[in-house]
Amino acid sequence: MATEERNLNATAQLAAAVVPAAGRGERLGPGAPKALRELGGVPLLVHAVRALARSRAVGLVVVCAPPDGVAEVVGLLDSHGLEGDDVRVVAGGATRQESVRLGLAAIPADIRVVLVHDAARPLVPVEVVDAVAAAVRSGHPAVVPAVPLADTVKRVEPQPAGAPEPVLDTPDRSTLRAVQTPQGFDRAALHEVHLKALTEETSVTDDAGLIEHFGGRVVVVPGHEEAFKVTRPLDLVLAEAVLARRRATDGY
Ligand SMILES: Nc1ccn([C@@H]2O[C@H](COP(=O)(O)OP(=O)(O)OP(=O)(O)O)[C@@H](O)[C@H]2O)c(=O)n1
Ligand SMILES: C[C@](O)(CO)[C@H](O)COP(=O)(O)O
Repeated sequence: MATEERNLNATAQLAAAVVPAAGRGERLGPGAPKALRELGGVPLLVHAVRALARSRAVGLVVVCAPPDGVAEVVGLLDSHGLEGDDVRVVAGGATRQESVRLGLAAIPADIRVVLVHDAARPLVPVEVVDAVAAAVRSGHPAVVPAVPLADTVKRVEPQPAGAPEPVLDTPDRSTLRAVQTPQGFDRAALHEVHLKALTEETSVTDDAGLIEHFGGRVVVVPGHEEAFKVTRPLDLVLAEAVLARRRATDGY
């Protein structure tokens, strides 16, 4: 696992990354906003930005902070050596989609490739970041990393709390993937669909979903099991174990 640190370098030849980090983390339980919760003594957000900075394909990182926490996030990143023109902080919005749209607005016009990476995915291996960026550079306007599923999936008809849910169908698991981030885009394509979504009041759970909603094509590249999203308390336990293994084996 490459753990080499490098400085970011905001040039048009490199991709910019938007890091939505403005969520409350309600599923994680009471406490600070999720991106500011610590993993191995370091905020999730810092792990995520460092993961992006390890990629030679990424030059600029724009962090979408909790609207009332921009100054705190600036100070936090600065205290972890992530300061300067190549790491910018803007106020996020009420939804992940709005946060991404606000982050996009902070990217210089000459940058053509944009990655969008959840602060809640702190341990994404650099190989995944590189693969997503390379796939966009090769001509795919929208790219997602994803992993196969280990459970059978069933589509159900939601019922009131406590009532059993009728199963509607069971998709062939081999045709399903769990989608991760960073997701990669041609900047103009992503900008267009976010503007359309704002106008039409369309909201979906990931940026690639916006591309699909408006008729665009998305391709999948291999993700990684360590790029999982820290959503619930058990995810933080798993992340601590992954980090401990990396620190023991890679000097992470
Ligand atoms: N208004 C929001 C909501 C979410 N996010 C970010 O989007 C990513 C994925 O969202 P999720 O895992 O759902 O985070 P939360 O919204 O914080 O979690 P919860 O739904 O449990 O509150 C996270 O990095 C989160 O900080 C964001 O930037 N702005
Ligand atoms: C963007 C994402 O991480 C792709 O799997 C996921 O959709 C985020 O969902 P959340 O409910 O906003 O965490």
